[in-house]
Amino acid sequence: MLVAFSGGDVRAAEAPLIESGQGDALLQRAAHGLFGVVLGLLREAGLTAYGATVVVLAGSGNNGADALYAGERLLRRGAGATAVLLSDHVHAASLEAFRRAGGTSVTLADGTDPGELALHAGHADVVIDGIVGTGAQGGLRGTARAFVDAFNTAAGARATRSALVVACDLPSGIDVETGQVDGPVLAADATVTFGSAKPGLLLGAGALASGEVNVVDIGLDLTASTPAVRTLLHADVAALVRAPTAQDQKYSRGVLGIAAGSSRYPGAAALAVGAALATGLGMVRYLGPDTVASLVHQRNPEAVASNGSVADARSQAWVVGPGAVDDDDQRGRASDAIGSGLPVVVDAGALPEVPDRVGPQVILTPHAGELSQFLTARGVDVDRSAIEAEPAHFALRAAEMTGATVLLKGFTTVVAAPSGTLFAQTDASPWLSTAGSGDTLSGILGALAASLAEDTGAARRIGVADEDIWAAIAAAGAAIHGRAGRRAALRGPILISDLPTDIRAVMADLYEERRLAAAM
Ligand SMILES: NC(=O)C1=CN([C@@H]2O[C@H](COP(=O)(O)OP(=O)(O)OC[C@H]3O[C@@H](n4cnc5c(N)ncnc54)[C@H](O)[C@@H]3O)[C@@H](O)[C@H]2O)[C@@H](O)CC1
Ligand SMILES: [K+]
Repeated sequence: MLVAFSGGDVRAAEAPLIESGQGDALLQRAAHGLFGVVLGLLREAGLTAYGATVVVLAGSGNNGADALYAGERLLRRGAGATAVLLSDHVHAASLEAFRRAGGTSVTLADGTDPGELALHAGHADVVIDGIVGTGAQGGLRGTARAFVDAFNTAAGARATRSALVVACDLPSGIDVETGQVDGPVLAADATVTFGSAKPGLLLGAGALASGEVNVVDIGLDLTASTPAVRTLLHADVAALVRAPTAQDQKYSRGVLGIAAGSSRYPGAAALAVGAALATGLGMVRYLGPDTVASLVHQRNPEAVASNGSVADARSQAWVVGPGAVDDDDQRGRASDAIGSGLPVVVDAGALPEVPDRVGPQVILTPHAGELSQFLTARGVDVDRSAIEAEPAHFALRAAEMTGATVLLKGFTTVVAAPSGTLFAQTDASPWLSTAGSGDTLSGILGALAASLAEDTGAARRIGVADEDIWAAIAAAGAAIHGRAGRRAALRGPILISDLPTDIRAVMADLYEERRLAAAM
């Protein structure tokens, strides 16, 4: 699991070490970790340090010092390195070490056109961003801002530029706590972060700007602090999902009830049912209009369908709401399922049925517009764009207000538990933003909830508190959905009705990962 502590907590953990005279040792450990990741990236690009061209961007703080010491190590391995100093007061000892190793430096004075330097940096093999780290205050200013603007213009977008950008601790320009970007940002191919990840690397625009996140252990003790954000990795999702055993039968593997679809939106039901079956469970019981049931059956004859009530359809978990619009029977089923005490995934049309207080086993899956309506109906007047700017804040707010687990959809999906625990998953492909995508996410979440509903060891397997298991399940569902989307996108624009093929492949990968972990 990728665990992020707030910048303040990381700095507090550094403080006693710095006071006891270990400040320089910390910088050296950070620099060494950064150097190691750069070496690996060069190797992946078919290069070696020997002969590589490196540009170090150094601001006035310790972030610049880390980058310069990493540059010193690359110089000693035969790289050619130039430092662009974005302040008159760069950390003296690291700059001295960089120069002694053969590095050259140039100071970008305030008011000088950075265009030529930016062009030079754009042609380097590697650019190390040591402009600002956890000491950043607000959006980039002064020469830092001018340089990043010029670099983005000269080098082009991340996907098209030739230089590899490696962020030291965090990409300069993002807010360390929220990931919000105010002004230019130097988007990285990889970020090497020290002590632990920071929330801004996992949330919103910051997650997009961070590339692959590598955490370097520099010996900080963070055991007294509470993680601010967590991200489930492949191995965590593999440890969580439940594989059938020889003792299982269809009822013990999990039965999921799905009250989705309506005569207006019949397809949503078929998509949710298909995705649930592909995720793997004992049985899906579909409840809804006969015409919709027959569509479900055309695609998935294994689903058991009726137009009866929630009470008569024994299940371990429920999905309610996808495509369930203007249909009083579906509304009633949603309300009954939410009131049943069983885990229930509440999407779209069923969100208005959520009472004031529920338990964490009720998983709400709004997008920003739906969360805005949901919160406004509860007296919190907030529009869609405000939620998009601060998704973690508003997801937590909704979870704390209602007691539900709240999964807020977006490129980064955030999941808030009513306990305050927060997950962020950035597994998705932008190709997934297409009609019907949310219906398949509901199906995946429902299948996980049904198959894990009675698994008392699930929370322990991935190291979360029992009370946060529903949030972890929701985060795992988002991860599976996102990975399936990425896989599907390799074949071109995604047809959501095809997604079950990719969901099954992702589940197969997860079970293989689990088998390998068990064999170790
Ligand atoms: N404290 C330590 O001993 C350690 C620090 N480490 C590194 O040090 C970093 C933190 O160092 P600092 O506290 O010195 O702070 P930073 O290096 O993050 O930056 C602070 C400096 O940047 C300037 N600045 C702040 N906001 C700016 C903005 N918006 N635009 C332009 N310039 C801005 C300020 O003038 C300030 O001097 C971490 O991110 C990490 O890279 C690590 O090496 C681990 C050990
Ligand atoms: K940085």
